[in-house]
Amino acid sequence: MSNPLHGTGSHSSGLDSAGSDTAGSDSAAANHQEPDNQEPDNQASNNEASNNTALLDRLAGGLIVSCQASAGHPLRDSATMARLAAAAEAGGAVGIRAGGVGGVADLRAVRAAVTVPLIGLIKLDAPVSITSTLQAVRECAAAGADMVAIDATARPRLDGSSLAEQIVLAHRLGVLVLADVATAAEADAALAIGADAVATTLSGYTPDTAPQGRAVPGTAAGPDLDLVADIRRRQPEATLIAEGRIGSPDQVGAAVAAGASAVVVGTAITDLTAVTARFVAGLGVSGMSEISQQSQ
Ligand SMILES: CC(=O)N[C@H](C=O)[C@@H](O)[C@H](O)[C@H](O)COP(=O)(O)O
Repeated sequence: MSNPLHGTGSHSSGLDSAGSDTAGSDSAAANHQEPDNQEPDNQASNNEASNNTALLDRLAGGLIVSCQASAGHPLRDSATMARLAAAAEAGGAVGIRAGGVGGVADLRAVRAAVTVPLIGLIKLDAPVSITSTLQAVRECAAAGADMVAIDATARPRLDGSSLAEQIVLAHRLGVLVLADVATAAEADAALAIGADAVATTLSGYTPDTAPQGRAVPGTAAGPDLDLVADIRRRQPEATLIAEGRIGSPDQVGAAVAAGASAVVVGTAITDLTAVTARFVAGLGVSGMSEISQQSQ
């Protein structure tokens, strides 16, 4: 099934084809004041640690809904993403993942629409797409994300920065880091340099892990629960988020059973085009089975 709403497609930093959707992201970042790079005192450091723990606790055991739409999708505008997010919160989501190609405009709209923690990302026009520059980290923080999702695969980034530098910057800006990984080794590496949580987001979307070596959003069959279990075995204490191609409540439960601390679902909830296509496909299947039952 194609996945236009949550695809990795080609998009520029915080600017999708709608243009106005992300207007102002640069100025938002420019206006943002970064704190001095000083050692925090012990009290401040303790407060920060307990805030971080509180945020991770709010996500623990819950469902996080990804509200994103790619350029050209019928739902592609920031106000729509905000309504999807509010609807998801009303349904029991403990967090929202948003931004993507809608960038800062989506993040601001969603931030204003929900009270649950916001995991922000900005998709850049590059193979390493998810918040893979220092500027994108700044923009997510300035737009109100509580946690920033960052591509944590071992691939070069557009601005030449490292994941470690991005983590340091995010923490200076007061946001946690969710490392989006494709392998257990990447999860180990990201946690070792200070990522606050890891997600299996990129399994199936990197040259090493994609079927036939190609990253084609939405085309791999199902969630990579083996990866969830593998990371959990290696990282018993980590906040581990299962994400990617989770398509049913049963699969949510299976992800938790495999060791996930929380589960992200996007396409299966918020991509009405993909959801409709699944039901349309069901017409053919049930039609066939009814016909075959009648003929027996
Ligand atoms: C690979 C990539 O770029 N994933 C993106 C990350 O934010 C989104 O396109 C996904 O929709 C999201 O990860 C949720 O996954 P799913 O839509 O399969 O439930």
